[in-house]
Amino acid sequence: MQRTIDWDNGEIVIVDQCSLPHTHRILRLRTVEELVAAIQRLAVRGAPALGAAGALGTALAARLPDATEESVRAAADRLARARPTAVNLSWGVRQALAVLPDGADAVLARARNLLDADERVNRLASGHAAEEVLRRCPRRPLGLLTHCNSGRLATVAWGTALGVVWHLAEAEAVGEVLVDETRPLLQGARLTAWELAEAGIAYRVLPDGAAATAMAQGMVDCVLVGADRIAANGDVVNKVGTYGLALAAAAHEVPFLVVAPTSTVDTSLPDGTAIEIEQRSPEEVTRFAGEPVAPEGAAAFNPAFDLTPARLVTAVITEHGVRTPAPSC
Ligand SMILES: CSC[C@@H](O)[C@@H](O)C(=O)COP(=O)(O)O
Repeated sequence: MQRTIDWDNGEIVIVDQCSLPHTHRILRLRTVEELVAAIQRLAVRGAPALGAAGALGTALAARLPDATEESVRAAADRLARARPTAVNLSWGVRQALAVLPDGADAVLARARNLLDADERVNRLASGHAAEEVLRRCPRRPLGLLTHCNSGRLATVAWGTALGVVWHLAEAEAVGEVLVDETRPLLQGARLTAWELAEAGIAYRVLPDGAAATAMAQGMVDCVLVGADRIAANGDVVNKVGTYGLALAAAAHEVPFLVVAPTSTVDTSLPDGTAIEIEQRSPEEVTRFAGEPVAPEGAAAFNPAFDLTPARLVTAVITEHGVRTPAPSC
């Protein structure tokens, strides 16, 4: 399976997620500045993939011929702050920095180990989640609903919540996947739909606002989402719109499952209220595909993520298994 992010010949190689689904382009990133820019324009995105980016970027800085401890730590700091919400980014940076005293080769080796572990851990977590779906949802075939993109593009390989769909499809249990388009940057319509089409799994894209209606009409057996940060009490921060989905799922008694590696769990936070929510440019909302759709000068509220309280989460599922309603990993 091709990796979304990898190391090749002294460079970081990523699938350019800004150009999908129309063009499958590979980008080679040679400096930390190029990587930070790629993270900020979401060419590489999704919490686990950001963890890998943090570790590989630290290796890039450590391998510069004139690298000093100070220069590597400064680059690592710029990387960790490139996006504030997904805890995996600073976690990946920290993992790599921990072996800096052992030299640049050790930093790269640590980063590469982290990439190998990502696929293993996400396959495990999504496998546990697939068993949970089969246990909780008796109807066959299953109608599943997901938000944003939590597939292989959001990870090094395989995926988290969308990884559950891969397992369930292998068990021939999937009827269709409803894919929230995921306004405003359309990670669902552009990326999740592309992954499902590639895998040959039936799907339909729906406006985010139609998800509650899909539940009311009995089309959804289970909601599956990933996470950018999970607090110790099980509060979940994920792509904006997740909170509304959780409210609708609770109202319709549809299981709402969150699937993530433990690197997404931030045990330093007792609950989610202190998690910094990235605010993005108003133009992402007031324009569509670059064209203005709101009156000139319109203001916008554009948080990239929202907070779903633990009470609305049926289970958080990691590589260690199912925690209901919340982890304290
Ligand atoms: C396994 S991905 C989990 C989350 O990172 C994902 O759902 C999400 O919200 C990504 O947001 P993005 O802004 O596209 O990086």
